[in-house]
Amino acid sequence: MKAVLGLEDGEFIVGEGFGAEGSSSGELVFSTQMTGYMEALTDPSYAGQLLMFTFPLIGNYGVDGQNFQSPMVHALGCVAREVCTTPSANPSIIDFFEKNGLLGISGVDTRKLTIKTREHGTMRAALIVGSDDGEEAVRMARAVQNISEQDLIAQVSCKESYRIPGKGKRIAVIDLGIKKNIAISLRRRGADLHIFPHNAKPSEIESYEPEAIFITNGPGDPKRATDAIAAAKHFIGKLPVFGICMGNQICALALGGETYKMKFGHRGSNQPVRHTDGQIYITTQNHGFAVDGNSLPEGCTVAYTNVNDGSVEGFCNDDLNVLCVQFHPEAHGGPHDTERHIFNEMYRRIA
Ligand SMILES: NC(=O)CC[C@H](N)C(=O)O
Repeated sequence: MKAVLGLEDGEFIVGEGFGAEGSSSGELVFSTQMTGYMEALTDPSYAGQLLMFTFPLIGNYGVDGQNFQSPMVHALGCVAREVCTTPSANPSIIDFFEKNGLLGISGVDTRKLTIKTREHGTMRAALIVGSDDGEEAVRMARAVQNISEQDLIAQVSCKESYRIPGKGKRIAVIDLGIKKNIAISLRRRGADLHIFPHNAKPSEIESYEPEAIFITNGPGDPKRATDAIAAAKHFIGKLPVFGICMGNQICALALGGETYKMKFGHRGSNQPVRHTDGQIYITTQNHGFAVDGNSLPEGCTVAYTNVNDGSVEGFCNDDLNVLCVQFHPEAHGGPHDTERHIFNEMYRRIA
């Protein structure tokens, strides 16, 4: 089956399609992870994005639902150098994509396209599976809204609140597109979780009598998460407030700080961060926006920085009891190096 990937700059790449016939358009991003392709594809933070893997062979160990970070694939499509036709376990990613109406393209020179993305910055792109009409793909890429103009959070946040009961601390989770392993890491500490939709009112959250607030990862521009920013503003100073990825960005915005769109972001499971104590951790990441460290108000400490580009990877405010990280301590996929101490510290901070 034919497929074509068109870019907003006019280039198009013809490859081989897998999955279903159809088309989608959004931002083309690359991830440097070598494994964990299903964890990434099912991460709701990839909504609105076509996910390109730099690792040249995707699908080696098939598709196992246990790895999913949400019930379905959220990335708009998968862009690969080669997809494995003889995986060590079934179903293959090809069969899974076909059965579930998902879009994929292989045979793409992902190395070249990644270098281009790094040089030009993230581009809008369109994938058409079942056609090699490059001009049409370019037209579609140019027609799609910039990610900062898209409302993606409402698409992936829960519609109704729900409980994951536990005997420990009561944590209200503001769901902007939660990854399953965030809930698992909190539950591992015994937490009693009440998951709220992205637009839950503070009064609704308060009726659960939470002992802490946790703001999750999520897709798109954090500035669009206006209800979550308002909720964070409401709770910071009253209760401990924690965040991961978009949660980190929301807390910064709630405190009066700024976020900005990065040139091409950090995605992968080999991203080095440095803690203020000098320790380096290898982390899983997936973000295209970042917190401007200089914009953070007094009382905030940038606790983690990215070793590659010096960007903010986490901050805390001990007076207000805020602790956030931009990377993913829950991993999945990726290294577990930070799981224990980050989630333990969050849990310890709850009175
Ligand atoms: N994983 C996330 O929460 C990502 C946050 C935001 N969508 C970004 O790209 O920066």
